[in-house]
Amino acid sequence: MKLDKKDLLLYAITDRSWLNGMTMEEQLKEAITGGATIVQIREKNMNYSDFLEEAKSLYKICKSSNIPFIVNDNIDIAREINADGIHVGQEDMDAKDVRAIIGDKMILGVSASTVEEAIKAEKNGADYLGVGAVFSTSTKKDADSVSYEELKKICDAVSIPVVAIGGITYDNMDVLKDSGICGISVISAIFAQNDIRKATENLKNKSEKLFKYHKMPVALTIAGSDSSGGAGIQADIKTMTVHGVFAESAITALTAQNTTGVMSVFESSPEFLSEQLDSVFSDIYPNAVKIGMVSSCNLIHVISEKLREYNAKNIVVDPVMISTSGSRLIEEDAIKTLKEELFPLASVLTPNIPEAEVISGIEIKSTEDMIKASKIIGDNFKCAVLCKGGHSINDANDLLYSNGEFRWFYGKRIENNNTHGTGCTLSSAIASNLAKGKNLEMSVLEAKNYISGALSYMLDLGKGSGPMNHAFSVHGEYK
Ligand SMILES: Nc1ncnc2c1ncn2[C@@H]1O[C@H](COP(=O)(O)OP(=O)(O)OP(=O)(O)O)[C@@H](O)[C@H]1O
Ligand SMILES: Cc1ncc(CO)c(N)n1
Ligand SMILES: [Mg+2]
Repeated sequence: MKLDKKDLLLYAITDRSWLNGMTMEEQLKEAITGGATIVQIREKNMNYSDFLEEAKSLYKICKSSNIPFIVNDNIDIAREINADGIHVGQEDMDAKDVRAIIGDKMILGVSASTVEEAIKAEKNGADYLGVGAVFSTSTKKDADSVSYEELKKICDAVSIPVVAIGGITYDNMDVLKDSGICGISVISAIFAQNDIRKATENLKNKSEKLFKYHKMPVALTIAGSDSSGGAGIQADIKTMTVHGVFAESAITALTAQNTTGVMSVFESSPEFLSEQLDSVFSDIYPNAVKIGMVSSCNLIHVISEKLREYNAKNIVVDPVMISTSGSRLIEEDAIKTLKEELFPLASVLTPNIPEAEVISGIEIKSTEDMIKASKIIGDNFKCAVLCKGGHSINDANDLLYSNGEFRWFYGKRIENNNTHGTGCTLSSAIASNLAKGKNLEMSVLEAKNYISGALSYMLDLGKGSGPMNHAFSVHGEYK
């Protein structure tokens, strides 16, 4: 079962200590009728066979209402009844091991109370996080407390949905509104109430009002439009979108282009580019910026001025010079301005081999030359450099030079001539990952995996070097 963000709006966790004359089944039915959106069975002191019986019976109730049913801690029970998911805490099994046992289909929830734990859980395959205790709680006295600021940081740092937990009541939940959570998880606010149905209804109504808005990381692309959709702005927007990042754009030029070449270029005026950048930065501030085709000096002036004015972060500069099809995309004198004004602002520069030759001034014929050129460029402009090996003969290995260190990112060369827009796509994938808060190495590693996946799809469109399938991971059913 795939978890939807909306499923986490009101997460009910069972607790026998509040049974109060009713059976667990009766209580659960009331909570579901009241509007609980997901249910977890949590039994701390029950023998296996009783736990199993109860799990079976509660699962049946959830199933008939189409509500995801999660088992706390006990992976054997979860597997035996084929529950929708399992939830583990930091003291329980490692999330990675749990994921290995349950496979891809079962939902995995992980408890976290710090940014580090949250990031690790996401990396280990968690589908959602339970973060708390956000208030002091009577149910779990040893729980670590999580401040509002930490909760917010966690929500910003991960792309999986987060549900808050710990001491949440109808009266105190309002303060969690803008933290970025998708919903709340409660025990006593439902099961310790006299009228469980009414209490759940009230929580649900308030949750719907408080948590219906969602934030997401934002990336801006400053680049040229490719009418054929495989490179430039279009590739950037597709890439950012499938990375779960909201894409904004400032267009430097329109190109009449297809897989066989660039027929003509219509450049944006510096004034108009400036207005686009003001519009973007003054409203939806991007967490990362990717810069692609910028053909003339005046446009470069505008970009560097605006990036400094708005203190832009995580700037990926793809020094686009010549398209895959061989057309020149930058004026000769603009290369000098690019070096002087944009490169020093970059967090990372992503030249291909011919571009690295122009920028470094040395010929690149071997991996040693790639190392030399990257060092010259990085030391000169005080930024990280990813020298892409797409143009080398035998492999597709990219070299990252950052903070004085080298790291190779190995890629098997895929026998696919349809490589239109690989550079644009890679730099946008890096920017997307940076926007999500990942570090540079991780951002490059994941971007490299993404581009290999997009190329491996073997999309074949157009008469020349065609585009890739940017959405290969989303539209698996068309494979
Ligand atoms: N045939 C291939 N198989 C595997 N990976 C490839 C292949 N071609 C390119 N890549 C990878 O794609 C990424 C983009 O590199 P490339 O050198 O093609 O950039 P580029 O020349 O700037 O692209 P563009 O033509 O869009 O400007 C790099 O990670 C590179 O290793
Ligand atoms: C608009 C645009 N930007 C970048 C490239 C580089 O591939 C391209 N072909 N077109
Ligand atoms: Mg390129």
